[in-house]
Amino acid sequence: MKLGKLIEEAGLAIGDAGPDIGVTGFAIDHRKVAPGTVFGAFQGAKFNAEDFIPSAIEAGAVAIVARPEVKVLGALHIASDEPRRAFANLAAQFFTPVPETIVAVTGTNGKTSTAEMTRQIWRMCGERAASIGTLGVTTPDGSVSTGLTTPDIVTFLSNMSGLAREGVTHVAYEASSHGLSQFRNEGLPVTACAFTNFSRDHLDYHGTMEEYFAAKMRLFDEVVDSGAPAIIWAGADANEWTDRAIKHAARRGLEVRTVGEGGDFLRLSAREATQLGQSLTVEHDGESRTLRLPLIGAYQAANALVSAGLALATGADASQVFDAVGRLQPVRGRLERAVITASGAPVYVDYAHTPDALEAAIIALRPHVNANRGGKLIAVFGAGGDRDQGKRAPMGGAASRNADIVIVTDDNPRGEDAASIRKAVRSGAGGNASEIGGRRDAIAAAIGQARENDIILIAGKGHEEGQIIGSGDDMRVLPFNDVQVARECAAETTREGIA
Ligand SMILES: CC(=O)N[C@H]1[C@@H](OP(=O)(O)OP(=O)(O)OC[C@H]2O[C@@H](n3ccc(=O)[nH]c3=O)[C@H](O)[C@@H]2O)O[C@H](CO)[C@@H](O)[C@@H]1O[C@H](C)C(=O)N[C@@H](C)C(=O)N[C@H](CCC(=O)O)C(=O)O
Ligand SMILES: Nc1ncnc2c1ncn2[C@@H]1O[C@H](COP(=O)(O)OP(=O)(O)OP(=O)(O)O)[C@@H](O)[C@H]1O
Ligand SMILES: N[C@H](CCC[C@H](N)C(=O)O)C(=O)O
Ligand SMILES: [Mg+2]
Repeated sequence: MKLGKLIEEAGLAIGDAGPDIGVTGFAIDHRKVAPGTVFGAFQGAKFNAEDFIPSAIEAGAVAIVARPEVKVLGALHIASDEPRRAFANLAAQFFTPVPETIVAVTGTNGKTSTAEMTRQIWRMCGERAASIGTLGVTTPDGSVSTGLTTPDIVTFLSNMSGLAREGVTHVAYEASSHGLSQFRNEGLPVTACAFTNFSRDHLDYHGTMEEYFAAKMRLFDEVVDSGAPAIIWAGADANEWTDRAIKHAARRGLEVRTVGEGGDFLRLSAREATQLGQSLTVEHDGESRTLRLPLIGAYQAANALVSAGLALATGADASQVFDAVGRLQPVRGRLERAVITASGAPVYVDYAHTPDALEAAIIALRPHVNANRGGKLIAVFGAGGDRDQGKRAPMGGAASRNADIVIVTDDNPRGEDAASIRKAVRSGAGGNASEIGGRRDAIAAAIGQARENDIILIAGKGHEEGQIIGSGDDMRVLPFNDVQVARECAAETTREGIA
């Protein structure tokens, strides 16, 4: 493919575009440059890739996308004040074709679940669908992990065109605030988008709630096609950020469709817990329907309905969509029942790692605790290191207020001292909280003390397969999966009981 044509198609004005230069690929890491590559040289949090431009050119880079003031000798300099954006738009012209229906989901909690449920609904409607997010890339044939929620822009775009080549026509992807602010998912036609909710997270990176919100709003302002439908959760838990998101989307001229108890597109008029899930009464297009969702918890109902909204907004048939909601499969690590202890207490694993999510997860389980018979809700969780420190005490508070027994333990300590993280979490917790450092020991203690009518919630790591300890060259990832550990601890408790 010729560079001149890519530059023209991307609408970049750069004078002499070197029309005859052949392009073989794109890279943002100089170690991945091969002859014919376009290299994006960005200033990052840890490295300034502008330092690697000479090495990239030596390795065969034919063009460098970088700030105007950067010196580029021996390759074409595609200068831009926003090199990440320019690079994304250029690369998007190279990685074609792409699936015809692409939707993006943002929000603080519920992105992975919503992207994954949208994929499931499309699939049950007969489409070849995939999702991209924290769980990796999930296709009709299986799932592959990418390591990050929103992969880097080159991986993202090449995955998209790879999926299209495999015949995938529908993709739902998760737009994290990091991904949005670093232009990691740009340049593609996005036919609809969704906003789940907004609350505290990632202030280590964004600094303030306003900045964090502004990063999310790039989805509405720049990523989604103009005039596209925006599905916004307007449920009982909606807050002032929901109103701001609705106004923001409307200002951009998007077709705002709200979903939830206060929704106009899909109105949730009743929700009742059933033995295996919940029954939802939903008004849509003048019709009232009762759906049986085979998943528990208000938050899962919210994600299922936002997903149904996305499927409807992209042309799926209403009866097929509502039928599919009744057949949704659980999302890995989201209120996943790992095991039932020997004493009869179910153990749930959930990815809650913000104060709001922790509260939502505990509230989801509360109706299933047999309080009449003295049942208690035992929550085991911690907070990740090298992430927003200000969310730790509020997480302790949310757990203490909503659970009966709280055991504060380690999550992924990363480069921080695990005991200090636990201390910060405990500073917000009340008298029902205690502390057990090792995550396996904490899980074992919860399982050991649980009685017949109790429920255990292990929160924070969900589907994760490892525990990250240390950072930089000292970083180690120890194999650790909450579901598996819970099963092992339950089996050990049973054996001890028999012995
Ligand atoms: C803070 C953050 O988001 N960092 C990500 C970002 O880093 P950065 O742009 O600051 O990059 P950097 O490491 O300083 O390097 C700058 C540039 O030099 C290049 N480089 C670097 C070294 C070298 O030898 N050669 C070279 O060319 C890099 O490719 C990069 O383009 O871009 C890198 C390349 O894509 C990512 O690996 C890195 O993710 C780090 C590891 C990370 O932990 N990110 C987390 C916080 C994250 O993004 N999480 C969200 C989830 C949030 C949620 O779900 O709510 C996500 O979307 O996954
Ligand atoms: N709609 C929701 N409202 C409140 N809490 C939710 C909602 N959906 C999910 N959660 C909570 O957040 C956790 C993570 O859910 P999910 O992985 O779908 O969110 P995410 O936005 O993708 O998270 P991340 O930011 O880590 O990528 C769940 O395990 C649950 O505890
Ligand atoms: N996407 C989130 C995941 C947090 C999961 C939790 N286990 C932790 O390590 O903090 C983040 O990178 O902040
Ligand atoms: Mg996610």
